[in-house]
Amino acid sequence: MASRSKVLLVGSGGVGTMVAYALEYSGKAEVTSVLRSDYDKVVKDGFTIDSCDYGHIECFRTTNIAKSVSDACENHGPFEYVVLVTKCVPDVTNMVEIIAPAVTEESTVVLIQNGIGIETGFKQKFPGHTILSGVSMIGSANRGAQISHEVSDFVKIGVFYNPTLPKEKQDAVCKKFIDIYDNDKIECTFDEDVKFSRWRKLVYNSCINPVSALVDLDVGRIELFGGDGGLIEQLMNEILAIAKSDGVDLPEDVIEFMIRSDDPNYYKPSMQVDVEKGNYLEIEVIIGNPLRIAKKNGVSTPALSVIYELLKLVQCRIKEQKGLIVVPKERPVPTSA
Ligand SMILES: NC(=O)C1=CN([C@@H]2O[C@H](COP(=O)(O)OP(=O)(O)OC[C@H]3O[C@@H](n4cnc5c(N)ncnc54)[C@H](OP(=O)(O)O)[C@@H]3O)[C@@H](O)[C@H]2O)C=CC1
Ligand SMILES: CC(C)(CO)C(=O)C(=O)O
Repeated sequence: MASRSKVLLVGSGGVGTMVAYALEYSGKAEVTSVLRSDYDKVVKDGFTIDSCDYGHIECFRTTNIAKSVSDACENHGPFEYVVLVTKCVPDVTNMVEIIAPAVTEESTVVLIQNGIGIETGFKQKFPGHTILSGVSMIGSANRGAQISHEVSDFVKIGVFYNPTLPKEKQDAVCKKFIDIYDNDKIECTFDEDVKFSRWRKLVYNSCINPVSALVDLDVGRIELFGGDGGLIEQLMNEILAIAKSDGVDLPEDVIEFMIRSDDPNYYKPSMQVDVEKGNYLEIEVIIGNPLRIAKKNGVSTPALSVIYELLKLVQCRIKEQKGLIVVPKERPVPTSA
């Protein structure tokens, strides 16, 4: 049997744990997971997984578990693939620096995260490396090492092409990763057009995620309570317009596709789960970056701009709760002239 590829996974949440499961399921990878809040629970009992693709699984652990990237490198490296599946929150954490110790000459970096412009810092820090994109339509959440995976794993992996490397070499490492990930229960395919896929995915993430997070309602309730019409469609149309200004022509029917994509679940989008858990929100890569492109290209975004302002306030609330912002005891007020 060929030797297994060594994979480092940073971010074993709803999506990352299912990625790890698929990679180990194939028998073609030896996965080392870096765990933080779930470390003790997983060492003791493993993850419990309820998956629409794989069924009920008790006590799942990857081949190796580490407490930090440096611990992983010391004991289980070097890694062929460094796979990042954390939330992408550049206004709070610099994940480029966190994974850097694991990126050796032979490593490929894989970013399985939502958003636009997520690759910029990685391209700068790792100019000689291949960087892969993963756009996932899975629906999965982690609550204390209990994974509820409700929407089937359908993931597209492609390349954020590096012009200094041969295209064939980048495509080959991408296809090898797909071969390790894909199996009979899920669908993992080659993404010919990463830019298109990322804009297409934002038709959901920039529109439904923020509304569900702001009103704390799942997609089923938003629809039952009449919130699926005007506002969400307006947000989606604004994303279509920004994408078009950036050279990506999305078909109109993507709106209906995204609105119906979680049927028949009362699905909580990942940003609503973040609000529920008091976690930071992926505002900048999901809304901030599209809005900056809109501004540059002169696209009007009245609804998205309001949503962005509201979400930034929610993010500050979370930062205060986590101690990242300290509010002065006495409210600073403008002094009269
Ligand atoms: N959930 C979903 O259904 C979907 C999500 N996505 C995208 O996938 C990405 C991942 O989302 P999701 O799985 O929901 O995220 P989760 O919030 O469920 O999980 C993120 C995980 O990353 C861990 N983490 C964060 N920072 C570090 C670090 N420095 N070292 C080690 N672990 C770390 C967290 O650990 P800790 O508990 O310690 O904070 C947590 O376990 C996001 O970009 C999201 O938008 C895409 C499609 C669907
Ligand atoms: C579109 C969806 C719901 C699942 O792929 C998602 O990306 C999320 O929950 O953030």
